[in-house]
Parts: sequence; C-alpha cells; structure tokens
Amino acid sequence: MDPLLELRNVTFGYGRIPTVRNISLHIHEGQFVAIVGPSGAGKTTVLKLVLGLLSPQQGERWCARPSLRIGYVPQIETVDWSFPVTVEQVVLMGAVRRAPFWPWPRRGDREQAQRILDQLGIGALRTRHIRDLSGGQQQRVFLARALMAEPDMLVLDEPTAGVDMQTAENILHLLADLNQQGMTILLTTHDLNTAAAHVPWIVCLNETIIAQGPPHAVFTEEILNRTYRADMMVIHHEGLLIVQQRPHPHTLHDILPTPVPGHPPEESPGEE
Ligand SMILES: Nc1ncnc2c1ncn2[C@@H]1O[C@H](COP(=O)(O)OP(=O)(O)OP(=O)(O)O)[C@@H](O)[C@H]1O
Repeated sequence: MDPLLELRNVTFGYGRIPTVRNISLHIHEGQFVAIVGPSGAGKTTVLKLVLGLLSPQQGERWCARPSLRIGYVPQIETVDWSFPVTVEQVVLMGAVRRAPFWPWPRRGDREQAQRILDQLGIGALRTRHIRDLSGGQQQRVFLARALMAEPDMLVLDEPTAGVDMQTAENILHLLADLNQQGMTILLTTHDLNTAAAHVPWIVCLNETIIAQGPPHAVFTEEILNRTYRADMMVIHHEGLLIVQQRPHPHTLHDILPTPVPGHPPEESPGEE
C-alpha cells in the first residue's frame, strides 16, 4: 500500500547549515507515529516539513493526493492567550477552515463541536474562556479544533508538554483511541515512557533519523545513547519498557554536600 505522505531523503536548514538531513519518513494510513529526540534535534522542523510549512532544500515531500487534509495541533506554549475566545469559538475555527467561504458557524457545526468536545471529555467546558483552562484541557480544545476540520491525518507538536504524568497518560490514551477508530497520527514527544506504552511506531531523531520501528526495537540503550548523546538506561519491568538517563555519579557528588562525620547536616536557611 502506498503511504499517505512521504518525506524522501529530505534535507533542510534555516541557515547554511542543515538542521535536519536525509530524512526518509513514510506515514501510512492508520499509522500512529511518535518522533522522539533531544531538544533541538529537529522534531518540530520535521513536523513543519510534513505539514508543508517548510520546503525541502534537497529531497521531496510527497502526498498521496493534493486534497490531503492535515489537522495540526501546535504546542500550547506557542499560543497567544491574550485573545479572548471561548472553547466553542476555538473549536468552530476548525469548521471555518473546512468551509473557508462560510465564516459563520452553522447549527450542524455547533452540534458537531459539542460531540467532539464530549468525545474528548471536555463537553462541560464549552462556554469557558480558553485562558482559564488547565494545560491538559487546552490541549484537548486544540485537538477538538483539529478534528472539527475532519482531517485525514493529525499532526501534534508535543501534546504532553507541560502537563502532569496522569494527564500525559490520558492524552496519549485518547490519541490511541482515535487511532483505533482509524485516524492517522504523527506527534513529537519528550515523554519516552508514555510513547513506549501507547505508540506502536517510534522515530528516533537527532538531525537525521537514527532508527525507526516498534518501541521494543528502537528503545535500546545503544540507539538511545546515539539519539540523546547521553548515557541512557532501559529497564524492562512487568511488560513495560522504562527509559531513564543514567544518573551521573559526579553530578550527584557535586550537588550533595559531603557529610562530616559526627556532625549532622545543617538545615538549609529559610526553611521552617
Ligand atoms: N525559525 C527558525 N530560525 C532559525 N533556526 C531555527 C528556527 N526554528 C528552529 N531553529 C533551530 O533549528 C534547530 C531544531 O529546532 P526544532 O524546533 O526543530 O527542534 P526540536 O527537536 O523540536 O526541539 P524541542 O524539543 O526543544 O522543541 C534548533 O537548533 C533551533 O534553534
């Protein structure tokens, strides 16, 4: 089967030096893919190449059809919150994109927005101001906006950034459910453990693709060390894969005070 979208040996740089090199990525219909890698590895850059917001300097972006609709969920940190809008207004912006010549929401659109919000577990927040929501709730609102446009594929930049572990788990679970219903999903994340538990195809990126495959195949110490250029540790526990950076003994030694025998450590100033 042909992929829905492909990057073919793509190289791109913002300046003269390439930011990402020789990226070959196939996204097939119904796939659920996570790009992982350290800060500055080029994850967002690859998403922008997939979205067509950046053009390859070498290689090419190939789409199965020109009408392919991609729903984009940006990093919530990049959104300007001073704009006074309600949850429903944000979600309805997705419908405007779908029918750009009809700027007013139709009753059917309102009902669809409510259905999507209910599906994402935030139906009760419809009239709330977006600024007053938690990070996890805001993330769902932007996911709802993307779904409102009835996309063929969802692209999410760091959907679990800035939320607690439980919320991150819920968001990934929700995306896994959408994928089960047939949605093609590509995301970036720093959260290796949640990705290992929920995402069936992982792309390890650091300027170029170091490896890609199912979590058990790519989350090895060798591949992670090359991806993160750090000493990574992989633990298999009760069927789960747990990834952690190995604590550096010198760092710990530098941080902790050396205890003097016979003298209890002093209490830090300012603490009651
Ligand atoms: N618009 C831009 N102009 C110039 N350089 C940029 C621009 N956007 C990103 N870069 C640089 O390109 C490199 C890759 O950035 P990118 O945002 O793709 O990384 P990332 O893996 O998504 O990082 P993070 O995990 O921190 O979000 C970084 O060194 C960054 O400073």
